[in-house]
Amino acid sequence: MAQFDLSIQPRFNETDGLGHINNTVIPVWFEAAREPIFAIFNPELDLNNWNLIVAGFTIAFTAPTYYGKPVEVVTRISRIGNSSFEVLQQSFQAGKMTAEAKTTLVHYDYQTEKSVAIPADIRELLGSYLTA
Ligand SMILES: CC(C)(COP(=O)(O)OP(=O)(O)OC[C@H]1O[C@@H](n2cnc3c(N)ncnc32)[C@H](O)[C@@H]1OP(=O)(O)O)[C@@H](O)C(=O)NCCC(=O)NCCSC(=O)c1cc(O)c2ccccc2c1O
Repeated sequence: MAQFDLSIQPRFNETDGLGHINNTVIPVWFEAAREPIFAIFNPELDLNNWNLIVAGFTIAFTAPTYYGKPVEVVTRISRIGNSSFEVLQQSFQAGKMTAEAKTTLVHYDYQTEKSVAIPADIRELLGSYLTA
């Protein structure tokens, strides 16, 4: 099963007064880890031809993430619909899962402001990252 991997070194300024990486930070890491997926839809990452929009996301923080140890973010596809698909992401620190998020992205035409069916070639590529 193929996946995208991103290693993050938590920064001091991402740590809150309780010593945790703040809850607002991890969705930002997850967004960075989705970049290879944006590139499937838009290989040049050309903002003038952007064709994805975030419809929503859920996140569960399953253990605290701390400063000082690297975090591995794993990204896979958990569902492919007509114009939408869901991205499943998990963060791990010292082998322990600390967060899991599901983000729905919609293939979208920013000029007409309408969703667009995912083309067959992109669907096939996304399918290779689909969770079992
Ligand atoms: C998201 C919308 C475009 C959906 O519009 P609408 O409901 O009219 O469209 P459809 O009926 O055609 O549905 C299309 C498709 O989407 C599924 N869906 C719709 N709403 C949701 C939802 N809330 N959650 C999950 N899934 C949803 C629906 O079931 C259909 O699935 P099919 O597979 O069957 O086709 C519209 O609601 C809209 O425009 N919403 C506002 C979006 C928005 O403002 N998002 C936040 C700002 S954008 C953003 O922050 C952002 C940041 C980034 O860094 C990005 C990076 C890379 C890509 C995108 C980024 C980005 O968007």
